[in-house]
Amino acid sequence: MSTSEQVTLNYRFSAGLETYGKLSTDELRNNYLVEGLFVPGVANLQATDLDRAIVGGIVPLADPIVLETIEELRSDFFFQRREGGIINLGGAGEIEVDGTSYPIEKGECLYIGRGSKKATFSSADEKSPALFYFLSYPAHAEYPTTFAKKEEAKRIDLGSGDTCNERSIFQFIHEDGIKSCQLVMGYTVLNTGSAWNTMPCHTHLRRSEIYCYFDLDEENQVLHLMGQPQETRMIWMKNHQAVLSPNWSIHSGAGTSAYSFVWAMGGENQRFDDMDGIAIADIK
Ligand SMILES: O=C[C@H](O)[C@@H](O)CC(=O)C(=O)O
Ligand SMILES: [Zn+2]
Repeated sequence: MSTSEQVTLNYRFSAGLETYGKLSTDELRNNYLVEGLFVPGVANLQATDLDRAIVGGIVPLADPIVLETIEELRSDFFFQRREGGIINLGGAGEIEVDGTSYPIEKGECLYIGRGSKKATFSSADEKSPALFYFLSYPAHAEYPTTFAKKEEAKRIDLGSGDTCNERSIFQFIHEDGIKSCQLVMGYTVLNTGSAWNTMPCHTHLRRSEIYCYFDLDEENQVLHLMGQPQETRMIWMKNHQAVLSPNWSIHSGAGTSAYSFVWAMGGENQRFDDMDGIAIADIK
């Protein structure tokens, strides 16, 4: 764990294929669930061994938060060898990258390219602060820092009411959208009356993935499924919690009400449809 005044970084290492199925509920949660992501006044970063992702919550109050680099990264500045994606899940805010300001409201996205020297995060109103959900992966090339509104995302409507999985996917950082090295990022909104995300489910050996559920009230939870398709485990998840999905794991869930979730991936390719689908009848 490393701390500057405003930025904390915690390293976490997830159990692998041989172990996950033998873990207790608490052990499973400690390995894959990210709780307490959004901490008022700080950039709370969690580094994982899954494709070297850094997942974080950045919640500026009265003072802006500068995303300084962290000792463990051994870099001169945070984005020296990394790229990042941000989706705001809270009140209106602003991100300044090397002198350019990007106002960013709930549901909007900013990509920050490798080589960006200074990123500063602020909230318009500290009483309803921005909740910047942040994902970063190593990057080998520079792509321009780019902002996108929800209307600019590629929308894919999936599922049906009959199978309780009617939902809309909004793709922001992807092959046909905002360009990046390996980060692919967007969010999915469940229609009222539907519960299941990513069902039929899939794995993708070429990428690991992280989900962060949002727009879920205090009384409800999402029953998130992980594991190999024939050896699944469950994690009950609350609003604003994230969950790590290794490349061998499914990632799917059913909510006790409608909800949304940010999905983000890193790995060796970016083709969204490059998934190994699993027939519902084969899941155990
Ligand atoms: O690899 C792709 C990801 O798992 C998600 O984009 C799937 C998803 O949002 C959904 O089906 O609802
Ligand atoms: Zn996936």
